[in-house]
Amino acid sequence: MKRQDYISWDEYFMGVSLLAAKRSKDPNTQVGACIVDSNNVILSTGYNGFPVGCSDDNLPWNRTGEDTKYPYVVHAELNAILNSGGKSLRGATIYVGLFPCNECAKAIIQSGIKEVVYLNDKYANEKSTLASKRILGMAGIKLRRLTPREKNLVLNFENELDR
Ligand SMILES: O=c1[nH]c(=O)n([C@H]2C[C@H](O)[C@@H](COP(=O)(O)O)O2)cc1CO
Ligand SMILES: [Zn+2]
Repeated sequence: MKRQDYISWDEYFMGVSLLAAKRSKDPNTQVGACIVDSNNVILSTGYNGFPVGCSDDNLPWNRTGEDTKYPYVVHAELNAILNSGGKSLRGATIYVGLFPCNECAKAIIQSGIKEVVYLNDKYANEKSTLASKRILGMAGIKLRRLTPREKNLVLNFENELDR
């Protein structure tokens, strides 16, 4: 009989997005994204970080004050779209830890992505999130908040070692 405790597609792709987020250097919010086609093939991934060639050590990670991260950081969703290397994203689904902002929503719509699956909506009351929901709704993009069956998905490297 086949294994019964395998993970669902939703858990797999959101898991990949959460794993990508582990690469983020942002001390406050780590976001990951995973773009998948209608055949459940991963097309691209991304996480929030500074542009290529712009050192994590020479730009600020501050949220407030004179010099903040906000003008410099590339959002996870945009990075995933840009990382897709020219592949068509028409009809694809994007899995993201955090609900996309309005700037990412514009890129999502223009790239032809048709569904956004997310976990966290902690900035639901921000103008950027309200604007995002407005245009995503107008563009007919499906929005789905994932309620995972399992709270934890553990990756155990040690179990894979030959001993
Ligand atoms: O959709 C998003 N995708 C995304 O990658 N981000 C990134 C930008 C910042 O690095 C971080 C948000 O930082 P903070 O929560 O400290 O304001 O998350 C932020 C949003 C906003 O919703
Ligand atoms: Zn964004």
